[in-house]
Formats: sequence, C-alpha cells, structure tokens
Amino acid sequence: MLLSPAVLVLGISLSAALVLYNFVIYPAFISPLSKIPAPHWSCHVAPFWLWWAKYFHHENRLVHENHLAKGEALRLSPGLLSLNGFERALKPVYLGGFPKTEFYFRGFAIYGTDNIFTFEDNATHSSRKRIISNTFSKSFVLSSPTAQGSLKDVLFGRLLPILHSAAQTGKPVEVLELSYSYSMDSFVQWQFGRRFGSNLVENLDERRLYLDGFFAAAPYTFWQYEFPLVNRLLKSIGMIPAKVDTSFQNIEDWNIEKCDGAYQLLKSGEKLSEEDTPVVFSQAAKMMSSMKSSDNEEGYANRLAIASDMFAHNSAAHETSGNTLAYAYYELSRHPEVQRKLREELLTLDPPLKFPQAPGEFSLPAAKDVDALPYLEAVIMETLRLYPSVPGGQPRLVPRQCSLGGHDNIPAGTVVQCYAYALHRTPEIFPDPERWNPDRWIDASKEQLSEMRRYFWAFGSGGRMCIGSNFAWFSMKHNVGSVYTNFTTTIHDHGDMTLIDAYLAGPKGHRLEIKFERVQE
Ligand code: HEM
Repeated sequence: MLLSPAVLVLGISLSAALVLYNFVIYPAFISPLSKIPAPHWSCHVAPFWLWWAKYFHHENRLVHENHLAKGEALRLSPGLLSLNGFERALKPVYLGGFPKTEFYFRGFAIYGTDNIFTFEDNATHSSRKRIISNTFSKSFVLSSPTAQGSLKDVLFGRLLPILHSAAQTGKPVEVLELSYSYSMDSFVQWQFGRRFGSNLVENLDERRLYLDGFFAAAPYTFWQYEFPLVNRLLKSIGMIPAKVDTSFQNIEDWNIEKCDGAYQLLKSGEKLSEEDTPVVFSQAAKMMSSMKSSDNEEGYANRLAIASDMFAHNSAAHETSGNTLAYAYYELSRHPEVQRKLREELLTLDPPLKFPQAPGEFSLPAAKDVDALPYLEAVIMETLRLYPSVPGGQPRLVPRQCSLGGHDNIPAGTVVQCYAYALHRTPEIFPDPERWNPDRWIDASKEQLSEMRRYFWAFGSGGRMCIGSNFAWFSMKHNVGSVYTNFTTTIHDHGDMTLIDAYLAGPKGHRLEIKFERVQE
C-alpha cells in the first residue's frame, strides 16, 4: 500500500522532531545535566569538544582550568561529567564503588581477555582481586624475602653498578628508560621469581623488545580508546603500521613464556628458594588453575586469564613507577638543597643503603625502616602529586540516580570521572600547586595534611585502587634512597619534561640525561 504524501510528510516531520528533541532539546535544556557548566556550549549536545581535547592532548589541562573557573562539576559531553573534590566526588564515586566502563576493556584487555584492571562488574572483579590481594599488602611486601632478593639482584646487582661506573667516567646516564627497566625488573622478579625474572636494565635487546612493543601503540590510543572500529579499519588499510600489532604480540609472548615457565616449575614440585619463588604468579596459579602434573605444557586451566592478569601487573608496574622515578631524579637534580636534606635523613638508616658493599658481605636496612623515613616519602609524594603517572580521567558508571558535585538527579548510566591532574592542583588544598615542594608534606598542620591526603589520588581510591601501590612504594623508596645515599645528581640534558596530557603519562620528550657524582665521604 502506498502512503499518501501527507502521511509521508507527517512521518518525516515527526521523526525529525523526535531526533531534535532527543539529541538537542532534551540534553541541552531539559536533562538534569543541562544545569551543569560545560567547557564549551557544544558539550551539552555532542562529544566533539572532548574528542578534540583528547586528540590534541589538551584534555587534562583544560578540564583543570575549567574546574578552577566553573566549579566542581563539568559536563564534558552529553553523558560524561568531570568532578573535582572529595566529599561530593571522590567519596561517593570511588569509595562508593561505582563500576568501571568499557574504556578499560578497550584499552587494557590482553590476549583478548579481561583482567583485574578491565572488569566492569564489581563482583567478578573482587573475586579475582581477593585471589592475590594478600601478596600485595604492605606487611607482606615489606617482609617478603623474595622482594629483598629482588633489591639485592636488581638494585644493588644491576642498577647501582651502572650509576657507579657512570660516576667514575663522568658520562651522563639516560634515566627514563633505565627507570622503566629497573621498575620492570624489580617487580617481575617478585612476580615470577628469579629464574623467570626480566633483565631490561642490562639486556638491551630485551629492553628494546619490551619498551618498543609497549610504546608502539601510544600515538594511536585515541582511536583505540574512543573508536575501536575505526582503529581496526585504520590498521586494515595500513594507516596504523602493522608493527604496532606485531611488536605488541612480542611482549604478549614474552609475558606468557614467563607464565608457562613458572607454571611448569611450580608443578614440578621442586623445593624453591625464597628468591626463586614466583610470589604473585604462584598465588594466581594455585587459585585459578589445577596445578596437576598431568597438565600439559601450555594447556593449564585459565592460562590466558592468568596471563592477562600478570601482564596487567607488570605493564602497570614499569611505566608508572619508571615515570615517577625519572621525575624524582629531575626535581632532585634541580634542588641540591633537597638532596642534602634527604641524604641527611638517609644516613640515619642502620645500616645505610651504601654501595658498593664490602666483598662477601651484604646487608640492607629493614624495609620497614626505609618505609618510615618521612622526608623520603615526602619527596616521592610530591613527585606523584605534580607528575601523577595516571593524570587522566578514571571513568565510572553512575549505577542509580544520585547527587554529585553539588548537582541533584544525576541519572543512572551517566559516566563520571575525576582527574588526578586536577585534584592535585586544587589551590585551596595545595597552595602554589605548580611548585615542586616536598616540604609541604612535612610542614603542614595535622588538619591540612589530612585534607592533602584525601586529595592525593596518584593511586586512585576505593575497591579499584592500585593493587601494586605498596610494591611501588617499596621499590621506589629503595631506589631513590640508595641513589641519594651514594650520589649527587645534576641534569646533563633532557627533552621536553612536560607531563604528556593523556590518561597515562610521562615526560613528553621521553629523555632525561643525568650526571651522577659519588658523594664525598
Ligand atoms: C607509581 C606507581 C603506580 C601508580 C602511580 C599507579 C597508579 C594506579 C592507578 C591510578 C590505578 C587506578 C586506575 C583506574 O582505575 O583508572 C591503578 C590500578 C592498578 N594498578 Fe597501579 N600504579 C602504580 C604501580 C603499580 C604496580 C607496581 C602494580 C603492580 C601490580 C600496579 C598494578 C595495578 C593494577 C593491577 C591496577 C588495577 C586494580 C584494580 O582494578 O583492582 N600498579 N594504578
């Protein structure tokens, strides 16, 4: 049956009116979100501003500037809010356990499989996290002989000798990639045990394989996070080079070889020394797999799920801690007076973190003593405040209608996010926020300090907070502690040290050359 022209015109007009209402009138004027200020008027009806800010790497900075000008809630796109504050932002959203969004699967699923970082559903996530969380507790890390073994091998056996000989020859050292390498090796040795540890610090082929594989995709993350289908299309027509996938495949293989090796070792029943114990992997394998001697080489239960978790851990460990260490060297090198003060504190350790040690003797101070040094902690806290390695928005889904950022009736399904970049630069909490000033953590009153700690968000908060934060503190404190016990540092040369404007970030110029000089006894 043919429709009359009048009915056709009416149908088209009604559809147009419906589209206009749903995509313009409702979001711009009627939705409860329409009252929330936006960085640009178009944010109320379309995500173009946000795509532009992400693509050109202005998002974190502009979100921060807009919070300063317009208050604690911003509408970045029709269904996405940025929040900045504790009581009406961090507390309800992150401590309240709002679930994650698909952003995490798009960006961080490995072997095509979810992992602890990517699960959206809280119940699945917490049952996975429970399996390994005890190995990541502070008391476990500080008393772990395997972690001590990793310090002995990686810090004292590899990193400090490199710095020591550079100090003797007067040659500068590029410390950014060296810090990624140290952070990876120190964590992987704890994760998989010494036999399956990595050696990115000394083995430049392994370093290139891992870091090239890891960073090859960095220029294309916009497509990967925002438009996965376009990302696939760009790959299929060669606009994203094939080496992005092949070099990533290399590091997936690198990780799974460690998993398979450690699995076979555990299954063999061999009595392992503390140094050889794959602390994190064994916990995951025992709980998620059968560990039967009949399991074949690569055929154990949950192989890819375990490997995906292990990859999530070691990839999270090396980049974040590596960037933090490099920024700590950078700022300390610009502040000799802070180096002096830090060294004074470090020399109170008994024994101090001296390198080299007398032949045949090796002794470290108790890890809890290193952990308790207030100025060392302040130096690293302040570095993480000014240069958070996860500065970008951490998106969560509003599960039910609620009030946030001073606005009521935020509908279920809205995506909300806080930015460490903006929280850490809130001037009422951190006066003179662009200044690197470790003393702010020492001189603050008790009340100020508790506010500063509520806004300090380098490791996130709530149920999805960083599981590796205690290991990161352990590894970074021993690194900075032993370097500044033995050396003074100055800057030789560097690329642009501005923090990249992205979800995960290090220095834009990706290069920091430092000169090390032995401390005069
Ligand atoms: C300076 C060092 C580190 C920083 C600044 C850091 C920061 C963070 C942040 C901000 C999150 C939350 C991200 C989000 O929800 O969007 C996170 C989660 C996570 N981090 Fe770290 N991280 C560091 C070191 C490590 C280390 C050493 C590990 C090793 C295991 C690790 C493993 C993880 C994992 C597995 C998660 C996901 C936790 C979950 O969803 O339950 N991180 N990290």
